[in-house]
Amino acid sequence: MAAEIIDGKAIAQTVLAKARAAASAFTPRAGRPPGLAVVLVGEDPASQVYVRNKSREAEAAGFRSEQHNLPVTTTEAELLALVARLNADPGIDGILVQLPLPRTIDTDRVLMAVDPAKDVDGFHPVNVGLLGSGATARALVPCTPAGSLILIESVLGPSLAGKQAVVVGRSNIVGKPIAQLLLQRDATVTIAHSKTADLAAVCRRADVLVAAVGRPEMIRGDWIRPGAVVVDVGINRIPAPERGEGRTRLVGDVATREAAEIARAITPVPGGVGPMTIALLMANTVTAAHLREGLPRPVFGA
Ligand SMILES: NC(=O)C1=CN([C@@H]2O[C@H](COP(=O)(O)OP(=O)(O)OC[C@H]3O[C@@H](n4cnc5c(N)ncnc54)[C@H](OP(=O)(O)O)[C@@H]3O)[C@@H](O)[C@H]2O)C=CC1
Ligand SMILES: Nc1nc(=O)c2c([nH]1)NC[C@@H]1CN(c3ccc(C(=O)N[C@@H](CCC(=O)O)C(=O)O)cc3)C=[N+]21
Ligand SMILES: [Mg+2]
Repeated sequence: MAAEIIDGKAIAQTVLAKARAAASAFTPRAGRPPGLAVVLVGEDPASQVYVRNKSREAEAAGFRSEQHNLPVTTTEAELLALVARLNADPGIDGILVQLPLPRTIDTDRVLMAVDPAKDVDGFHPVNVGLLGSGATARALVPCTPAGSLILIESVLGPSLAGKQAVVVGRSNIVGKPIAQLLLQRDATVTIAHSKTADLAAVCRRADVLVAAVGRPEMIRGDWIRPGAVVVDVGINRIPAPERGEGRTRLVGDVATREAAEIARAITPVPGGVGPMTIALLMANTVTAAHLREGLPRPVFGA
């Protein structure tokens, strides 16, 4: 039995449609559109593509959209000054500082400087704490985890009661917040990482398997429990000589073709979690706009 391929691109479009509708209702009520500022330091080509896509979606959703491209020589003080200016701008609801930052800048200090009410990445300790304590009505939840949960929900529905979930990866931006969201949906959650013993056996217990590692196709077909729902967060660019000299292609952290022989459903790369991340950024910006204006929080899930 071949697995269902979860269409992240299509599901992202439904989230974007809701974000656009919420934005166009918000604008006359608030007398201004939702505003998103994206900050990029340096010239990493992949980051430039992502940031451009984010700005393009923000414009399509009718937001006020600002992109700040700073040179790689930007000092921490200069970046903090920009964040302070965006914090103080009443027309800006969302501030996203694209990661990774140059090594000369203290990432934690910058993320902590963002007003938690404008923290559409959900990386500020206030939002991390709200998520961890289950206060999700008030929290801004990280985009990739929130998008991954919607993809899981599209197959299994909202409740994960009785299910074993395994998250491979424990980063603050992906693995840990996904684990929190799965726990909130009543899954029994295991977080695995580079020091986990017998990772294959741990993965084989998973009814829901989330891979957020950054290692191309590390998770093989025989690591998958029959009938599992597999979410592949990994984005890895690898050489593709079959496409011609110097060409590359994107693969996830899961050997998709093998896993699709065993799983019930699996997200592809590209076209899975990636588009959801961008859609949830728009949703979080509209949410931040509503919360800042004292309006009820809109709903973007399934
Ligand atoms: N689709 C999207 O929208 C997004 C995709 N990504 C992608 O997701 C992937 C993960 O990103 P991110 O969380 O930021 O990455 P990090 O590098 O921050 O974290 C990777 C995690 O994987 C663990 N790990 C590394 N090697 C192994 C191994 N051999 N066995 C088990 N665990 C291992 C690490 O363990 P330890 O903690 O012990 O070092 C760490 O916890 C990347 O491919 C990234 O490009 C990221 C963000 C958004
Ligand atoms: N502050 C911050 N917030 C982030 O959310 C953030 C970040 N920094 N730094 C980098 C990672 C990575 N990330 C992706 C977003 C979209 C796709 C995406 O749209 N991927 C497409 C393919 C794009 C392509 O072809 O390259 C897809 O999977 O179909 C991928 C990865 C957000 N991140
Ligand atoms: Mg994110």
